[in-house]
Amino acid sequence: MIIYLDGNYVQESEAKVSVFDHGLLYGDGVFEGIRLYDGNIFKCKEHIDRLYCSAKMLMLEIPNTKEEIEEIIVNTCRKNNLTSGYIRLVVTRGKGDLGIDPRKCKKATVFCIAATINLYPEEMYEKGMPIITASQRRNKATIVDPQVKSLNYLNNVFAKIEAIHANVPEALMLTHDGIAAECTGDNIFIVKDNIIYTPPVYLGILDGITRNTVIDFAKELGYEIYEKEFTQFNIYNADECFLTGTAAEVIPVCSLDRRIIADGKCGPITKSLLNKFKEYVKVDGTKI
Ligand SMILES: Cc1ncc(COP(=O)(O)O)c(CNc2cccc(C(=O)O)c2)c1O
Repeated sequence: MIIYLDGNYVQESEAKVSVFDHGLLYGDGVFEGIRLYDGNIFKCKEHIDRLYCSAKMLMLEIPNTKEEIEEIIVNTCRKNNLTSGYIRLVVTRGKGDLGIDPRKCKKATVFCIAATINLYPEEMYEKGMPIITASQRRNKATIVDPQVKSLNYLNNVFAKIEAIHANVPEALMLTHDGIAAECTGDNIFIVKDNIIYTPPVYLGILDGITRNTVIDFAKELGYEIYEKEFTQFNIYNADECFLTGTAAEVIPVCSLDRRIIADGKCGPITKSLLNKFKEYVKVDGTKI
């Protein structure tokens, strides 16, 4: 596998970062996860924009223009002869000393991985995914804002460990006030009486690119959709529930905390949004 690392394309075995890199030592960095569909880097510009927004919060200067980053992504895919898969783009604070002071890191580390992706089983898109509510609450916006796609994913990892212990693929995290926020790697939507709801970003969630794409699709399909707070009660009693994310795409949820949602199958609105999403992913993006 060919990796882009700090201006060079190197073999995976040569792709090494310093043990003094603050991305490793302190999680001081940002990243993006991007999908490649049949030669189309889906929403590439939107992912790059979000990377820069995340970096701005960290006051982390990315040593490339957005255009250069796009070229790096394209070239990394080409050099790996990849037409479909998953791209991981990472920018860390860079090599420093053992102190936390970001000023000691003179230049950010930038690397890009283009690889195949492990997907959820196809049957899960029909039968739905069982999830649980994690005891781990989502970070408040005042405590490492979840809008920053940072290398600080322990909040998500703790919730993922709870999902593993419960033998389910995903876990929902609530806000400190007990309002539904998002899952460890996906945004959440519910449908009730043909109206779609999804938590507002200000609650403290990642401003998901798939989320925003699906919101646009819902409007185009003529559905009523609101960014509105809801609780576990609303999810348990929803007509449909689904998750959105780069890896998950649009995936139905069949149960939360062992409460079967409606008939426990993929609902018609979820299905229509998934079908539209599948058509669209090869269209909108950057062609390699
Ligand atoms: C906390 C969180 N919330 C929502 C999403 C969905 O956002 P996008 O629609 O922009 O992807 C994410 C992103 N989640 C994500 C991204 C890439 C890979 C994987 C994986 O599970 O391997 C997960 C995420 O990490």
